[in-house]
Amino acid sequence: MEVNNVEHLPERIGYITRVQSFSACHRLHSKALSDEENKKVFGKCNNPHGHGHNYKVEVTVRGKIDRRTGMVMNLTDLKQYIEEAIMIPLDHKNLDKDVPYFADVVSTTENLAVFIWDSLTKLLPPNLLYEIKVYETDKNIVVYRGE
Ligand SMILES: Nc1nc2c(c(=O)[nH]1)N=C([C@H](O)[C@H](O)COP(=O)(O)OP(=O)(O)OP(=O)(O)O)CN2
Ligand SMILES: [Zn+2]
Repeated sequence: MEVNNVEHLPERIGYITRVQSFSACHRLHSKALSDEENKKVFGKCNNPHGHGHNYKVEVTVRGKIDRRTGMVMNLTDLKQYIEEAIMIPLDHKNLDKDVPYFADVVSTTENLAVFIWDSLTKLLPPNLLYEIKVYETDKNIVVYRGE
């Protein structure tokens, strides 16, 4: 069968996003602060027994739209990377106790976004990951771009 030449088509850059939700509990507590300071800084979120969230994460990759496949990357592959980097380590977990990364790192949404960024960059082809957006609640949203 004849294969079309598509090299004459202009090069385009695209952004694709996949959304994933997961549930986890945590407590905001810094080992770099005294108990009194922790209470003052984190308030109700420092409650020793923790609290839970239904997190939503938007993973965006940026890259050339392949002229032959029409894709920046296959979303089915991205889904698999998200399963490995987000769902397996974080879903239905106590972030502070079940995820070694948060043993000494405060489980804020900022640090959660950094953790997800670092985990995904280990799996994705180089220079594709563009942005991680984490919704801790409908009102509390963090964006991280690897800076
Ligand atoms: N910079 C950050 N500040 C706070 C974070 C964070 O991750 N980064 N996290 C929290 C708490 O985890 C807390 O769970 C937030 O909950 P809450 O204030 O109840 O959430 P809402 O603002 O959406 O709730 P409403 O009471 O309905 O406004 C705190 N700070
Ligand atoms: Zn919280």
